Amino acid sequence: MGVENQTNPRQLPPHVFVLFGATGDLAHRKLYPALFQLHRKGLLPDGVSILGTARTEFTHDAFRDEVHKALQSFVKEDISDNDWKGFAQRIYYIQGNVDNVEDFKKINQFVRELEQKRDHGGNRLFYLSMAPRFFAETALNLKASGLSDTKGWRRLIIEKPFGHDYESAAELNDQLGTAFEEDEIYRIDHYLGKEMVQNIEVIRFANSMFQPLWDNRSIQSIQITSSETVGVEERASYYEKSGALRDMVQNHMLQMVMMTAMEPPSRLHTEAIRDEKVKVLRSLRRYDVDEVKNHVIRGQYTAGQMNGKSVPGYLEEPGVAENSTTETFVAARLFIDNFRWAGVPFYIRTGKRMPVKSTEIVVQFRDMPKHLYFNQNGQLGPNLLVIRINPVEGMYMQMNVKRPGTENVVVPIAMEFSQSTDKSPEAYERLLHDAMIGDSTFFTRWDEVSLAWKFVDPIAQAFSEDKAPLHHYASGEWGPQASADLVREQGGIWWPVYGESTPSVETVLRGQEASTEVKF
Ligand SMILES: NC(=O)C1=CN([C@@H]2O[C@H](COP(=O)(O)OP(=O)(O)OC[C@H]3O[C@@H](n4cnc5c(N)ncnc54)[C@H](OP(=O)(O)O)[C@@H]3O)[C@@H](O)[C@H]2O)C=CC1
Ligand SMILES: O=C1O[C@H](COP(=O)(O)O)[C@@H](O)[C@H](O)[C@H]1O
Repeated sequence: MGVENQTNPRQLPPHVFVLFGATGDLAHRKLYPALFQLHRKGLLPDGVSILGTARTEFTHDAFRDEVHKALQSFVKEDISDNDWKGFAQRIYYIQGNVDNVEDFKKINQFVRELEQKRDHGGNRLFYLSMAPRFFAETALNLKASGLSDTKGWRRLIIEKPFGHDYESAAELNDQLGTAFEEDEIYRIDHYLGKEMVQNIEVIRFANSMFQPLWDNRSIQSIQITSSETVGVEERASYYEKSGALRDMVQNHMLQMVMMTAMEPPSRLHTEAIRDEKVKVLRSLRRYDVDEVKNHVIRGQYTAGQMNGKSVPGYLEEPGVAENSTTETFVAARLFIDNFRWAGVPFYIRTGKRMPVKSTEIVVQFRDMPKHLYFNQNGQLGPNLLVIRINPVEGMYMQMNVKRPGTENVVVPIAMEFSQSTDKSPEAYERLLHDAMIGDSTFFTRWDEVSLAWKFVDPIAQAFSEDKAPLHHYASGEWGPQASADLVREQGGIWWPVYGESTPSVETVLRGQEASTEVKF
């Protein structure tokens, strides 16, 4: 907190940041590193204090030591003494149980004392980083104790999952609504904090060449993959109830669909953008329980090999029920029934224990009306626009050109742009920053969440009533065969994602020409 910081015009507004669940995993791995980066970049003025709370007893100093250890484990760069000392001066801890309104009063008293010592502008930002069963109770106790009565602004950041289905989400929303207004509630979807997810809109709306192409006249299909190599790890108690459908599809995958399919907003205004996103969900075709099996594939990983190492199947993981039918993989074919997208399949797939960790969006353009040119296999690959979200950030356009020195042999080349991920702030850093300045563009509005549940609920019902078969796939594979078949029904394939080396497609469409990439 040097003089230099106090004069930084980009500084965030002063406030007390109250973190519920301060001893938890998310706080250690993501939130302290994100807060620290905001501090290190000089974005936090002196009037930002961080107050952690949970049931575990800590003195302020013992808690600061905990945070320091978390930073040492999870911040990529070296932490200088100076940066740490400045950051530590912001940190406090008060023990409390969210069941107990008296503990909230204790926290309120402490916050008031802090506010007397430093100018926090009377602003309070509450972050609920705890199990969802505590969300409603915490919000209600914030109100009952007076902790959420502020002289300045107050905001509530709430972690996922937001409900288990539409009904529970609506109930939670009503409960939160008794203590906070909709514009004070910041529902986190960390995919919206990713650099390249935010870039989708810029790529689409700042490049005139895409504008006339972005519809069913020019686009054949869109594929969105988010694959992970990890299994369920230590999270079975949560994952058994959620599965990949609720864990990834209801939120992150649908958010990427919305960003890809939305109409341009009239202006770059939070609600204008969210309005356009929500319209996509309104046009998203909902499947009846009996239709689900035709468009949605679920899978569960079995034992297999990952990077040459044997790994157990889902049923052997700690905490998983003996005959669990929880899906660890979902692929689906979606349709957005509006003028722009009528007839264009949006394929999504997400799963654990897949060969590589990768998140990508592939826009496949329509075939030429007639083929005049062919590659050496007598084919002509389509043009693709690939937006790479993770682990590399960038995009490439796949085009066809004549192979130099041949008469008319066509080869695919990739015009590629990639950026250093080191320069991109982590999703949580960006989202905390936005919540602090009061920009909720990249947080989810209630109507988005509710429509996403209404789409997911019949699928979840079909799964629980066994109306869609549970396929199995060996760890290290790209999900069950049924996923490939789903895309093949319309003559397609899953395009290979970054890091994948499947000779079949790479050879046909990128092959040796990968070295012909045009950098720009
Ligand atoms: N961890 C992750 O990678 C991710 C987590 N999330 C979401 O973030 C939230 C937090 O997850 P995570 O950090 O993993 O959870 P943890 O179980 O690790 O942490 C839960 C926190 O809540 C506190 N807590 C539990 N019961 C009470 C209580 N009665 N009163 C006060 N504090 C209590 C715990 O501390 P104590 O025991 O000291 O009270 C702990 O600090 C969840 O909503 C999760 O879904 C979302 C994406 C990823
Ligand atoms: O929200 C979640 O996301 C992660 C994947 O996030 P990523 O940023 O690493 O792609 C997933 O592992 C987890 O199960 C889910 O809860």
